[in-house]
Amino acid sequence: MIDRFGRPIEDLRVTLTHTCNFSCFFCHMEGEDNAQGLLTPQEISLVAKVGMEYGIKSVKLTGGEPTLRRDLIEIIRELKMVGIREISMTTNGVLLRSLAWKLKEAGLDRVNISLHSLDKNLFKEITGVDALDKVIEGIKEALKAGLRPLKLNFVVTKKNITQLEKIIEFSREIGVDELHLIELHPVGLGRNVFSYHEKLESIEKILREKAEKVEIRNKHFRPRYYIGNLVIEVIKPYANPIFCAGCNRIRLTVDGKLKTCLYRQDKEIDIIDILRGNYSEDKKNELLREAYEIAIAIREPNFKFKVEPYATS
Ligand SMILES: Nc1nc2c(ncn2[C@@H]2O[C@H](COP(=O)(O)OP(=O)(O)OP(=O)(O)O)[C@@H](O)[C@H]2O)c(=O)[nH]1
Ligand code: SF4
Ligand code: SF4
Repeated sequence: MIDRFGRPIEDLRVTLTHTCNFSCFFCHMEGEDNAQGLLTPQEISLVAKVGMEYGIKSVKLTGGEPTLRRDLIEIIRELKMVGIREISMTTNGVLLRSLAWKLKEAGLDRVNISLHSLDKNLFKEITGVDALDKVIEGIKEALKAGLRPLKLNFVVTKKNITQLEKIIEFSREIGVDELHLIELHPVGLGRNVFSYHEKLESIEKILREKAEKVEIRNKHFRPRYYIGNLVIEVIKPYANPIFCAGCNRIRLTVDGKLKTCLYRQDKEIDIIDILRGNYSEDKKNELLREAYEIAIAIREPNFKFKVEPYATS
């Protein structure tokens, strides 16, 4: 089912927790309020299952740090059981060394792991934790466990731009599949984070020159540069009408709201009373369908192309 702007919903992005063992200075917490309360694995999978009737094929687990959920394995199993085609997770990677194989066994298909520096001190400055070695071990274990394509997330800022070449080299050496270069965006932060903003245009120009092949992805129309055995994807999520035109995702917040856009707290449908209400299974499904239909009806690109009016004289 498509929205008023011709955009299908295909991907459900689920915030599993707001807790994290890192404290990255640019964390956007998926644009959510500091909410309390967690959905159960069964509630999450029910929302995903009804979403499949509207086009949901894949689920992205995110947070906070999703690996801090003790019931993560059960969440993944439940999602697999209702028939979600692809389950992926975005993580800081610090617990992956011990979890990677169990997650794969449960049905997790792939992971995106944040790695914003290969310099120990800078890593600590960015994330608040001295955990570079553990994250690297986590990345290697995830590769061995087959959580692929494995993607590294590098948020480009004035603090870590000097690390970019090293990260590209590292990605090649250990055989990660993709490197995502993400532009900093000013979401949900009270601090003056945007002063670290770094434009990606000059990096993209170099990638364009070096790439053997360039592809535009359906999701957010993100460009992908093929260089040797590595794919480098450039993610410019802020003030980018092209990105929003290709937005195929809907979000489920930590406290049970269907959130239609990362930036919009006014375009959320609270479904917690449906999930927790004393309804029959049929009634619950019917109410969830209504909620999806409203969400799709109110969904709109946050950044749109401006259309100039015709001159009249
Ligand atoms: N504005 C905006 N930014 C997004 C959205 N989805 C992802 N991003 C940005 O993209 C970054 C990377 O997100 P990930 O969770 O690693 O990856 P993904 O977007 O699910 O992409 P794949 O795993 O490659 O399918 C996030 O930290 C955000 O900065 C979105 O719907 N809107
Ligand atoms: S690891 Fe992710 S969720 Fe945790 S603080 Fe950093 S950006 Fe936020
Ligand atoms: S509409 Fe744009 S800003 Fe909103 S979630 Fe989609 S891509 Fe992100």
